[in-house]
Amino acid sequence: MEILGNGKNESDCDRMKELKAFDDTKLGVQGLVDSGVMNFPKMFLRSANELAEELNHSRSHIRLPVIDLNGLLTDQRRKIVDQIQNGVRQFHEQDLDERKEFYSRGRARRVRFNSNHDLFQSNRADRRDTLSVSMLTSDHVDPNELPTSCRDAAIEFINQTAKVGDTLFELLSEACPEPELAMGVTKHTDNTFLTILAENQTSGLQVLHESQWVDVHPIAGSLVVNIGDLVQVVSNDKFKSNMHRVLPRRVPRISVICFFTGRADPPARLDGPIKELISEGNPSKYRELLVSEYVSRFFTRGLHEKPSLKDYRL
Ligand SMILES: O=C(O)CCC(=O)C(=O)O
Ligand SMILES: [Fe+2]
Repeated sequence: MEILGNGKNESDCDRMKELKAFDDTKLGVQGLVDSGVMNFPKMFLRSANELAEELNHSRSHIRLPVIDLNGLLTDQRRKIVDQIQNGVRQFHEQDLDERKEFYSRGRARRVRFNSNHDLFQSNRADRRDTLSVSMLTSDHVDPNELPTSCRDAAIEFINQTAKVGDTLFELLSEACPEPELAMGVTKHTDNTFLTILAENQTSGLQVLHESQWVDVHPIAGSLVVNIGDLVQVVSNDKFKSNMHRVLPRRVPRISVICFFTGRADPPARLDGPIKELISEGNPSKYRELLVSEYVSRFFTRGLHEKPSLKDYRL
């Protein structure tokens, strides 16, 4: 392999060119699909090591816990989930100009579209595109900031999911006193308190359980809830954040996700686990942590090396 004068080798430079060309299209993975490519560029391919790791995890038939909400606002819930799924699909599949307009890697834009937030930091790009709405600096979203294709549906979804989140925090804090502290695709855990997602009928999401990847089977109109790292900290490991990943699929997977991290300003500080859970027999396992720092470290690293709770363990 030829080593170039700047310490980078030829394949590093080719890869950088490939990444840059992809980023410059501002159309994400869907843009590649639309262009009719038969073979995805090298930047998306899993390494031999990654593929070998796959063999170490046997597939499991364990079923995940499901709370059956049938009968509880069923029609309304299905409608809200269907509307946001359709809106997001339209944004990703039809609105070329809107996608370009919203394309941004900077975190300054509250509403932004991109593919792989860690494109230039990760070893390999994931096959996914993301439209995100950041609520870190304000609880209020101005509808005009949102793409027209999913504007109304997104407002409804955000409002309703916030209510589901509040209910879940209440349920968790029955086991975890001091509720005021309970604020809110490479394998990873979420750097949130809770994550709530509405997926379409395309499977692919898996959680790691006792070294086995367990499929999360999509259920129409349902919501998937992940416990995030921050609940693991405040609960002193009583609730563990779950390792998960998404396998690539031939048909598009649409996942509308609300990450509950709370507000970044003023900066929320977690003084480690909540006091009532700590005793001589069960000492604190974590030191204090600034939520905004934890969240922003996530954005400045590749997902494969996201900040880990290990950095905060006592
Ligand atoms: O596609 C999904 O449903 C999950 C994505 C995910 O885990 C994440 O964005 O944190
Ligand atoms: Fe996740």
